[in-house]
Amino acid sequence: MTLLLNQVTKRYGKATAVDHLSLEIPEKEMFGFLGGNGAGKTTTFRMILGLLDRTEGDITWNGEPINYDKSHLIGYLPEERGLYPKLTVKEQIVYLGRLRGMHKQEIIKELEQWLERFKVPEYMAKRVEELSKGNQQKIQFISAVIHKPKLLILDEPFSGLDPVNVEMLKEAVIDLKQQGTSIVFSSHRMEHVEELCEHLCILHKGTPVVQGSLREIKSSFGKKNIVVHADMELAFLERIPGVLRYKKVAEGCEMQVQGEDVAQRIFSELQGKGFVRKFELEEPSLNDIFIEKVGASYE
Ligand SMILES: Nc1ncnc2c1ncn2[C@@H]1O[C@H](COP(=O)(O)OP(=O)(O)OP(=O)(O)O)[C@@H](O)[C@H]1O
Repeated sequence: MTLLLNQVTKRYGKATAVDHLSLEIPEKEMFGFLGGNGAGKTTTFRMILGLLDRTEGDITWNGEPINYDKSHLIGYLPEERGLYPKLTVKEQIVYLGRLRGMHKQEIIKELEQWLERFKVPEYMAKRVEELSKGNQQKIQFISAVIHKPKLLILDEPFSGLDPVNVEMLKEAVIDLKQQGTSIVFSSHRMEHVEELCEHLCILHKGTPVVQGSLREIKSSFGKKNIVVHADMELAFLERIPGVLRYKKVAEGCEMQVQGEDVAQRIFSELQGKGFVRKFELEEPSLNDIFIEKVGASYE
C-alpha cells in the first residue's frame, strides 16, 4: 500500500506551485512533508486528495490511480480547521461518517471510543462552538480518522494544542501507524517530525531540496554540533578553522563544526586547559538542516 507521486506538477497560470515532484510514501510509515510558507505542501495534499487537478504527473496508491469514489481510503486533517459550530459533536461526526459510507451505529461506537481516549466523553452532546479551539481540534482529528482510512494526511496536527494534548494526539497517531495506516504529516515544528517520521521531504518552491530517511539525511549533512560545558573561558574555540557557528551558553558553549575531524581538534585543544564537565558530539538537528537547505536555495 504505497502512495507514489510521479513527476507531479501544478501550475497556476505561469506560476509553478509544485514542480515535477516524485515521492514514495511507504505503508505503515509516517512521512514528514515539510517546507516553508508557500512551498507547495497544501497544493500537493489537495492533488493527492483529488480536490485539485494536476497539470502533469501521476499519483497512485498501490500501483493504481486513487479511486475517489471510495473516499474511505483517505482521511484529511486540513490546516484550516472547519467544523459546523452549531452542530453537536455527535451530529457533526455522524454526518461526516455517513458521507464516508459508515452506518450510524458504527460511527457512534467509534466516536465513543475516541472521546473516551481523549478523556472528553462528555463532549458527545456539546455543540462544537462550546468547545475551546484545542478541543475542537481533537474533534476535527476524530472526523479525519473515524472511518479508519488507509492513508491519513495531517496538516499541522498539533498546532494550537497544549503539551498534554500534543502527547495525547501523538500517541493516537503512532497507534494508527502501527495498525497499518500510512500517514503524511506536515509541520513547521521540526522536533515533532524528528520524533515521529522515518522518511521525509523538504519542499522549497515546489521542488524537494532534501529527501530520504531522517538518519541518512542527518549523517550525510556532514556538519555536526558540539556542546561543551567547562570551567574556563572557551571563546578561543571560535577561531579554530572549521568552526562554523559559536554560541556562548550559561555552562559553556554550543558550536556547529564542519565535521568530525574539527570535533577531534577541538577535543585536543581542550586537553590540559581546564576542567571539562561535558563534551558532546551530536548529529545536526532537522532545524539546522531545514534552515540551511531552504535558506541556501533562497540565495
Ligand atoms: N488558487 C491559487 N491560485 C494561484 N496560486 C496559488 C493558489 N493556491 C496556491 N497558490 C500558490 O502556490 C504556491 C504554493 O502554495 P501552498 O498553499 O501549496 O503552500 P504551503 O506549502 O501549503 O504553504 P503554508 O505552509 O504557508 O500553508 C504559493 O506560491 C501560493 O501562492
